[in-house]
Amino acid sequence: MHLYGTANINEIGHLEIGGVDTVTLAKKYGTPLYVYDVALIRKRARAFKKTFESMGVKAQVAYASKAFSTIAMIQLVEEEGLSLDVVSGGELFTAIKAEFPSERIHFHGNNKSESELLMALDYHVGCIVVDNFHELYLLAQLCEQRKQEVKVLLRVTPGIEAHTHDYILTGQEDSKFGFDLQNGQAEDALTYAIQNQYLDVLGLHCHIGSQIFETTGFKLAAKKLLEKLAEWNESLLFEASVLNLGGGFGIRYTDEDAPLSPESYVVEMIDEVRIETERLGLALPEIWIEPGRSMVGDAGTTLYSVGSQKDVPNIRKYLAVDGGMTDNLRPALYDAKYEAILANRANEKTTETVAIAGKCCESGDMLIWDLPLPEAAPNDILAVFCTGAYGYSMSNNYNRIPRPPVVFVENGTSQLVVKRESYEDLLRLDLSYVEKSQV
Ligand SMILES: Cc1ncc(COP(=O)(O)O)c(C=O)c1O
Ligand SMILES: N[C@@H](CCCC[NH3+])C(=O)O
Repeated sequence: MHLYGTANINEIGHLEIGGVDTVTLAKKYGTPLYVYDVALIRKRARAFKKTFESMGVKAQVAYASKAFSTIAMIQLVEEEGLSLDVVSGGELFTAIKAEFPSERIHFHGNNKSESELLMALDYHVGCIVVDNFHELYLLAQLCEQRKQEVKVLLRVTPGIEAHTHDYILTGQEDSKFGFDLQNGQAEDALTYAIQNQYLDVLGLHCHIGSQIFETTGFKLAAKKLLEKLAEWNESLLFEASVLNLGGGFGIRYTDEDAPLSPESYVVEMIDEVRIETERLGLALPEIWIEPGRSMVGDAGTTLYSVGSQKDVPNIRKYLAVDGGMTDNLRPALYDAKYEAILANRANEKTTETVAIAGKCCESGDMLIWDLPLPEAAPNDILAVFCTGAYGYSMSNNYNRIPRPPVVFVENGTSQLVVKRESYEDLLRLDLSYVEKSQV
């Protein structure tokens, strides 16, 4: 059994996180329940920041809030002094409501609407990461109308195939994101942007994908971007003050995953940028990164109650829990693998291998296909590890299932930071079609 962060098994054989018994949490808040180990999130944030500091490199570590965006999480990011990557009006609105300092917000997105851009300009975000020509011209026009300057990065696709699931690859040439670096699009965009008096171009951005275990792709991307910057330094007299290398650092979900420590990704990136800038005669730019998964992934655990079982002799035994693809879409979407234990019987020997099914009306609603467990009974508490990134943030209401609440645990106390959705909440946007309805 692999335990993460502050997790341990207490003297009564229960899983404890942040010094709090998870069985008590399940009783207090109900199940399903997302539990976040705050100390582990702080540890990750500090490790990223400290690595840049100790290597004497100016940097911004922007938490990619798509991984898990709530008011409390954004307040925690602010407490730790990170920057924030938002990718939609909704994530920006959450940041605004959490009173996150606007100058440390970076606004992403491959199809930002006019109203989203206006919202970013109204709020004076620190930087807009411009993705395509439509956005570039629209932003220039809006800034011109408002006589407002804005700092921008140009997102480029470096043409790199990182080793990860096809659906979460983003740096390859055939991608919906960014200006192509090879075919001249990026150069055209830069030429336009640096001539516009309202666009202050800080530099380039790239993101090669997610759940990546090697540093080769990041280093290759850095090299490609810096080589182009050296070219543009000559031809366009452009000097980048920022190089944003995105996020994507992999984490351990199961034994099959062998990630590096978050710090080592950063160290190798910095080394590469130093080597290449020296070789090309460029000034060392600020290095920005955008970790999402590696900030919160293994800090999140989902607690479920075991319900029905179905034994298919000689094939498999299904154990159903009170959540599923509504609170964790990743197994259905990416065939993602997870580990889990019975939180109330954590010291017991595993005696059988079962399949963990969700409660949705969908055969693909499976959380884990082969999980060794002690023989489980109804109301046992199943703890699925590493659900902190893209769990809550991709949750949905399929089958009109309400979203679970979120609790933060730290130093022996728990705090509810997102309430459980109620059936009433589910209907809050519904309007009646017939007269005299009770809706
Ligand atoms: C532009 C950008 N930055 C950062 C991230 C965060 O990635 P991860 O959660 O893998 O660190 C993503 C998602 O892949 C992204 O698209
Ligand atoms: N949502 C994906 C990652 C996408 C990252 C954002 N570009 C996941 O759960 O792995």
